[in-house]
Amino acid sequence: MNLDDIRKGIDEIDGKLLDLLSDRAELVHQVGLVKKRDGLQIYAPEREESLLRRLIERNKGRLPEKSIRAIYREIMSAALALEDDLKIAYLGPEASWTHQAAIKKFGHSVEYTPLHNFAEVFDQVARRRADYGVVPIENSTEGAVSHTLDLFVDSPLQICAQILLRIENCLAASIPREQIKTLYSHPQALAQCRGWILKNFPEAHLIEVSSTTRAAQLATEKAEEGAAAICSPLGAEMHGLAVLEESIQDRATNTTRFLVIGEKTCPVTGKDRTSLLFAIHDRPGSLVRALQAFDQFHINMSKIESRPSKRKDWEYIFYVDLSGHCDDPEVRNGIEELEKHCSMVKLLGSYPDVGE
Ligand SMILES: O=C(O)C(=O)C[C@]1(C(=O)O)C=C[C@@H](O)C=C1
Repeated sequence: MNLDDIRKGIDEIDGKLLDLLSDRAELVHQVGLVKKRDGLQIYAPEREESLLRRLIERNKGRLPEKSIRAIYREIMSAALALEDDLKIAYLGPEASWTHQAAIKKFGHSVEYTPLHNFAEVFDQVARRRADYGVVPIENSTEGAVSHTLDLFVDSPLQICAQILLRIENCLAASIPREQIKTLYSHPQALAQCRGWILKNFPEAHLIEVSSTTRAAQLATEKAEEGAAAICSPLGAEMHGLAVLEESIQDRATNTTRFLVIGEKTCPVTGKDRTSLLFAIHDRPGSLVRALQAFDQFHINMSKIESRPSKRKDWEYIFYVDLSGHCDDPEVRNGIEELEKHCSMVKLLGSYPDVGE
């Protein structure tokens, strides 16, 4: 077959695909009407996950899993926009890693609102000015994002999904490498690249700013003073900077976990994770007894963080992640047992335990 013939074949398939996508959009429109009538959530992470898992299992063609996920991410993004004008609030500015995580989850067809801080994201979702919010919760190199943990204590919002995003910081500037005197970046990105900075720019003046995108902007504005940024390749592109070195973080597998917060949590998918907060009585053995509740019901605890309660000095709140869904009998029993040993237990939600 020559090129023209092959392309004719592709045109024919594209025509059929578009007709099928239009038929799908018709059904999606009906789903939207039913959901609005019954007061159901438009975004259904459990349905998205089961649909993706089924398609990946069925796939016998040449397309890798990554491509299937990307294609369907955009098909379902178009569906979300058709069903409702879905608004996603995220910790901005544009092109930040949180923005990129939000796009990874919700695609390009929905509306995004960049906000200035974590509290604003929680607040806008709680006031229903945005349908969902996206915030970082932890980084595999630098650990917990304590602002996010603290905001859950008083928030009525629930976690409905998680997003894992590989973070690859770059050195970006509009000046040659030898002229760099100052490095701008977000404190987390500076910490992730600490070893690289010490080796490559031991004399540089390090300046912490509110985001890596802001760092890219400053590298453009202050180029004559020898400024460069440690930022995302997208942030560099947005501000017309050249990428002088890619992937400069100290660990190759530097990943950040983000959470999607909304009014409701997610139903069972069969491979879930549950997050909760608890506070213990100030007595010997309280923490051990609280944690034994998980052991007793064979629940795997994948994470624990402690944070000051902010109500009383030297009183702590523990943030825990468990394998399983809060509607699974063993997790439910484990939480009931935990409650016996705690002064407060707050369930933050259960959501699909998806990887990168
Ligand atoms: O099945 C639904 O609940 C839909 O809204 C449809 C659909 C889809 O395109 O398949 C779209 C968005 C949801 O998050 C999940 C699935």
